[in-house]
Amino acid sequence: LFSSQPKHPFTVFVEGNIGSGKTTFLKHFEKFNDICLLTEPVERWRNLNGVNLFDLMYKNPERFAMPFQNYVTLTMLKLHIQETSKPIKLMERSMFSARYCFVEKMLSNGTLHEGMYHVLQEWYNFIHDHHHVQCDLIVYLRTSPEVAYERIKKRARDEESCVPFEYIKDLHELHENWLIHGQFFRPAQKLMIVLDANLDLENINSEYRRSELSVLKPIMIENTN
Ligand SMILES: Cc1cc2cn([C@H]3C[C@H](O)[C@@H](CO)O3)c(=O)nc2[nH]1
Repeated sequence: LFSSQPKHPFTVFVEGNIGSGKTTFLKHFEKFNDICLLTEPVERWRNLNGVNLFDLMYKNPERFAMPFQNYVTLTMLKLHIQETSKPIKLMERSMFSARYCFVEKMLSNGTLHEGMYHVLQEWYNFIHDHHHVQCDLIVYLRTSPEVAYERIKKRARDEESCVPFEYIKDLHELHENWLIHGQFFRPAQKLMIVLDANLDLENINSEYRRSELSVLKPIMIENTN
């Protein structure tokens, strides 16, 4: 009856468009050993028993957007429920960006049939009703679509080679609707910090340090008392 509730760590999601600099941002936090750092499981999406669902999703979206987003949801849920003894869990993206950005985009551009979309929504609702997904802070790496697109071109991931600028622009709008305009849920301001991720590496350190104040808050309080 009195099962000891697993202590949820202070959980932070780093959200942002493709090319917004999430991986670089997360690298900045590798030096803190009080943080359980969980990057996006792209390598799992690239190799599911030898199948690259990530590549197939971009190459043949009508057929593979659904299995890809289905698998993304499973892999993200596993990270959400992954326990840690560390006081802070820092995740790259979340089930929320899957639901409110990528899946919405794929429905609107017709690569997800409405039947597929509703199956995914049923999963999201079931997970929401049956499993507590801890979210204490969202760090939104806010970019312009142009800057994000330039970075994608420079990074040149094979699977993203055919992604058009329009796609990045639409994903930007979806992130803005979700996080800035509160279309799906209104993250109370205390719950989110917005960084100017257009800044290049030479100038972004002040933004990183500003985010440290919020990300590391739980351990800073402990150390001060
Ligand atoms: C949660 C979530 C992450 C995520 C990433 N992606 C794509 C965007 C990028 O091209 C790549 C890595 O973020 O995967 C997607 O299509 N759907 C997603 N859903």
